Amino acid sequence: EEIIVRRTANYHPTIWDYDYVQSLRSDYVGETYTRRLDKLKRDVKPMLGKVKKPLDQLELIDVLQRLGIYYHFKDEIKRILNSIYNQYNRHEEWQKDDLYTTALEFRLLRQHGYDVPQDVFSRFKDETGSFKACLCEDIKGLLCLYEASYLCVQGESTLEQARDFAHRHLGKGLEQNIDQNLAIEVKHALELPLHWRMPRLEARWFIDAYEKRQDMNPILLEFAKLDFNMVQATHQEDLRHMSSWWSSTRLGEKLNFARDRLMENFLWTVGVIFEPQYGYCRRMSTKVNTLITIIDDVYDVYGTMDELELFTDVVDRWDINAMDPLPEYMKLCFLALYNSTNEMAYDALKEHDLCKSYLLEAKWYYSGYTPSLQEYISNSWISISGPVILVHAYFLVANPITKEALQSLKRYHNIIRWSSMILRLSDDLGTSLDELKRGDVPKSIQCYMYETGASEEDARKHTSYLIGETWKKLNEDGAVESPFPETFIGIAMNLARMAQCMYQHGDGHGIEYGETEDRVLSLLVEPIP
Ligand SMILES: CC1(C)[C@@H]2CC[C@@]1(C)[C@@H](OP(=O)([O-])OP(=O)([O-])[O-])C2
Ligand SMILES: [Mg+2]
Ligand SMILES: [Mg+2]
Ligand SMILES: [Mg+2]
Repeated sequence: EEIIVRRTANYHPTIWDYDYVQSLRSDYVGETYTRRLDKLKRDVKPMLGKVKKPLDQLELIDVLQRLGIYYHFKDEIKRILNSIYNQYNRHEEWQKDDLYTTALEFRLLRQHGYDVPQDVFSRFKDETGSFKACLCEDIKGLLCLYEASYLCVQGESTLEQARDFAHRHLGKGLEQNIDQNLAIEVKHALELPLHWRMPRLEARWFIDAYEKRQDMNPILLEFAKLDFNMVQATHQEDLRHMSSWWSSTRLGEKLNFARDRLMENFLWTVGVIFEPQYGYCRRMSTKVNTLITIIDDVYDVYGTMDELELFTDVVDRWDINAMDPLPEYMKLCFLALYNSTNEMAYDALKEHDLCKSYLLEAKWYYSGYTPSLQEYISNSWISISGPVILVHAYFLVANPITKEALQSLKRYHNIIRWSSMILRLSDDLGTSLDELKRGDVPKSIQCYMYETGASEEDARKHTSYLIGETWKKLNEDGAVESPFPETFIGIAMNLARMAQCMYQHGDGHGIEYGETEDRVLSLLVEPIP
């Protein structure tokens, strides 16, 4: 009888026990709050009609977005940005040489898919082609330029120059005694630019930052706090549902080699799409994430090569009767996958050959092969499960699910690819240390080191650089001019943002305490006082 030695990842048991999750309740449900919210919404809406100066319009839109309440006013915001864009090529008096205004307008228009040129910043350069030294005093303008520079696409050297210039002088600005609130916002931006931040976490942070601003509008603040708390109540309901489902599968206790991370798998979905009306998408996506997490650990931690070949074949054949030769733990996994995946989702799974990409990694691991970075990435943008997550999300928000929807999904192949690559590279930065300790396929950092002889530190820097480069491609393909896919493009960008959030301080998915615990408490447990 051959002795099977299995790896272990020593994932800690979940810190969010079932009874605690089921006990989560919010006061912010029911008529009283709905009526109050509608009243505040009626107070805020005319503000959008009343502001006439473009700069005031832009600032109001920026505040509504950062407070997380823009989704109540999408049409009004679109109308305003459209009119600003139509005037764009006439150098109106109001925008001529103010860096802050020019950068704010550029960022908001680009963010909403308008193709405004980077040359608009040329007027802030001197005759040598460098940004004017006097701009170093304008911290507010530099901060806005820094945020705007992350909307760049490939080959926009002025925006790359702007990012470096602003980054350097904002860092220096922090050493001077600038306004305390501005210093907090500068630090926040230098930690992670707005364009890369997970929207819900940014809203939670900005509500506190906005409250400290002199020009804070109390109606907006109250609306933002109430909306945040009511949305949190909706998320708690989604979470309780999925916690019951997960408990009923009993996979967490039976497959104790795998990550039991229902809370984090739900948090991913809040990062991808937070609006209240997408509860079904969050619930189904939580199922997808949870099953992927388990199956990923079957391939990465527990399965022997023979078992993995068997499992991959059974998934490929998708036939309950082919299950017999599988070891017990794999039968459990296949049944859970089979029962929770209807034919539409199965297409997504099969179409992207997720299990085949897992199997290839297992082959590389068991044979001790280190692929080139390119070879690794060509498989691992799929094995990170980004395509499966995004294709499911697409069907869960695209109404109705039609053959055309399936066809039109092909149009977003690049969006899915770039978002999945950012997910993969961020995941490798956060998880590869522990993965390699317990034994796993060489990740992007190790492949790059092996291929180029670079140090681990340089390989990590290169991986971060590739994330920035991939964002430029995502910005470019995400700015396609068509109304419908806005929700889906937002989902794809938010998956990339959620990855950078989850792995910002290490393996935020596998290790639940620390930053992830704080984020769960602030987004899903504690209402804003
Ligand atoms: C949801 C996910 C992004 C997907 C399943 C769990 C993850 C957090 C990640 O887990 P990980 O083991 O780091 O993936 P990989 O490195 O084995 O591809 C892969
Ligand atoms: Mg894996
Ligand atoms: Mg893994
Ligand atoms: Mg990983």
